[in-house]
Amino acid sequence: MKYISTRGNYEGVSAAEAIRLGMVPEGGLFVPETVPAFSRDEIYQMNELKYQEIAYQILEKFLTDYSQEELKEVIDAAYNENSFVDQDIAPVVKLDDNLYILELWHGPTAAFKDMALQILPHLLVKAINKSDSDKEVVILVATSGDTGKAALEGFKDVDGIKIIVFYPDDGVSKVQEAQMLTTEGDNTTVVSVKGNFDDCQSAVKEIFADKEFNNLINHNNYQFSSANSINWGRLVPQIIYYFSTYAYLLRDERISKGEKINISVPTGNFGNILAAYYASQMGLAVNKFICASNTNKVLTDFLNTGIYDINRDFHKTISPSMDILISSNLERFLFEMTGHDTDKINQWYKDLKETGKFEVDEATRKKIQGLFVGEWTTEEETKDIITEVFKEYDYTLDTHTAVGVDSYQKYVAETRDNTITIIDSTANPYKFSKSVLEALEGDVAEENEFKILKKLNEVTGLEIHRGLRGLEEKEIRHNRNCNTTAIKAEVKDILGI
Ligand SMILES: N[C@@H](CCOP(=O)(O)O)C(=O)O
Repeated sequence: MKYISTRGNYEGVSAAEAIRLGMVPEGGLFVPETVPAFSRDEIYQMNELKYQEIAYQILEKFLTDYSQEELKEVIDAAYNENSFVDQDIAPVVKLDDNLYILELWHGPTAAFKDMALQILPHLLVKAINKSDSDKEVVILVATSGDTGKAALEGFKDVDGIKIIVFYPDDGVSKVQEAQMLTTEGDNTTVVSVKGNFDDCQSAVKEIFADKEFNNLINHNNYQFSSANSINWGRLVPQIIYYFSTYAYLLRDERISKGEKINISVPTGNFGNILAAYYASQMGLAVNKFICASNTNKVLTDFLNTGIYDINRDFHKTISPSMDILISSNLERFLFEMTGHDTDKINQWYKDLKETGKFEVDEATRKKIQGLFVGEWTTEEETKDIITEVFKEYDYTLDTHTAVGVDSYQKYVAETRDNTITIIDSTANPYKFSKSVLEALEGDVAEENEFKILKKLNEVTGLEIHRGLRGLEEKEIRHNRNCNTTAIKAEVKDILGI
């Protein structure tokens, strides 16, 4: 299996090489040349398999240059009882006959990012060993809160790798910030940036594409890679849980063989919903993908009009991990939707760079609209749905999952579609304690985030996630900050070059 560039500007590379490089050095993202598929029987038989066994079946189809032993080793190292509290790894909870919550936050950092970032470091180490490079890998991460901690946790103390995380100052929750700033590990650095997530992500992407800077760091025996979802190694493990969920629904006779499901995903960088789309290309029976946004609804508008336009205000919301206007994985999606038309992709991304917007052709728009719907949720609606679901089902949603549920409800109100739907629950509610508590109890005067966390526990009775317990006693180990224009200089300084 070869990986090619969405912009047609790079030779096909192996999976290991795509993972090691993180992003196409000339600009663009690595995508599989073809998407492998399962037979119907293979999919039905998954209902007898454990998460780890389903993981193997998916990874072996995409990561063809990893041996069977290597894949089994990385899967065992990632998906075990030390890393994931729930032995199902990604358990599914029934809210009502049509609605299921896919809990993706049982990993060490309480967000869905763990599902991929517990395995990516193992895949990357093997990729480095397969290459003839002896350079130390420097992982650059831009985060709006969740990827940062999950990547730090995954990569801390991994030999031959350094990790530098950039997050928007005042653009993540207090708990997310505390999680990142208390990270141990001699190879970890965390930097707060006076700007928003898009500033961080754009600066990191520019660094990847900066030939002169890459030559400089190569000369100093370093090479860059990425732990964001621009790295294919982040996306492929996210396909697994869509199959494990389908297997669960079949096993429990909630659906019949071949029955289609809907998938509602709260998303900002479009990675998690794109993984669901790839699962459908592999044979998973999906009716509709519901793309759920907060007030940064650039994706909703795109799905409704075919126009992607980032010339708009950037809102800081109570679902901060989705505060994103430049959605990285849309590029991969458009590549698939246009039948790999790299000319179109190049034109649209040139337009985006020059004017902040692009418009897809009618055929592409119609194709997208046949599969995807875009819905969005206001701040008030986010809080309302948290209250509603708590009252009706005694289930506590985090602010992002709340957007997923609200978007689903809007979609059902518009269409009366009663297809069984799974909502991706992307984070544990305690990561956003203040907002969740305010949704349930009204304004919270208490300033101390850790007292708020305990109060939320009293109100909901939900066990505090083990990755968040005792956070207030941990030492703050990182205190770097910089302006958006100084990110490159910061990287140089950290690496001492
Ligand atoms: N929501 C993300 C933003 C980065 O997304 P990624 O999937 O590309 O890593 C975050 O929490 O950092």
